[in-house]
Amino acid sequence: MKTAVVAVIVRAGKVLVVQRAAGIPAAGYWTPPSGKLNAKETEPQALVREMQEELALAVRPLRCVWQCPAEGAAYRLHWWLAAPMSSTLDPAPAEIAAVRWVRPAQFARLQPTFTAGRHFFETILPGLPEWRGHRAPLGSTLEQ
Ligand SMILES: Nc1nc2c([nH]c(=O)n2[C@@H]2O[C@H](COP(=O)(O)OP(=O)(O)OP(=O)(O)O)[C@@H](O)[C@H]2O)c(=O)[nH]1
Repeated sequence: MKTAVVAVIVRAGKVLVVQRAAGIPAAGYWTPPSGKLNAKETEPQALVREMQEELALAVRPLRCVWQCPAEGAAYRLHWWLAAPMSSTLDPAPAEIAAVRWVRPAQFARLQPTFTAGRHFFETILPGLPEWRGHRAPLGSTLEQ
């Protein structure tokens, strides 16, 4: 089955989410940014490329923290923690309508969202040691 990577990018206790642009599948949905692997590409390579293409954001992939099927099950989603390496974003309008840095409780209020995204913020993220350490700002922890 094909794989798409989802980037969990944390800064100062908040996670970067994007709203998918009009004209692409699942338009309007809020989710951490994602992208499909090209042929022969590794997951970290795809993560770096997609964040550059969609957000002009340099990231350092850290580790895969969760896997789940996409809705419709054509893809498997591999969720990766990634450290932001640049401080600015420049979203590609063809793919991204809006960006926001959110805490889990704020993500829960965004609509529409995918089942996988809600599960990630409610159940997976709070259990990650990197996230539990976020009382010291998580961004700085991840960037060390
Ligand atoms: N980002 C994201 N995508 C999800 C979630 N759940 C889910 O079923 N999907 C689906 O999984 C697929 C993710 O692939 P993708 O992000 O590469 O899709 P895309 O259309 O942007 O493709 P591309 O950027 O590689 O061209 C999409 O079809 C999306 O609808 C989720 O929680 N987050």
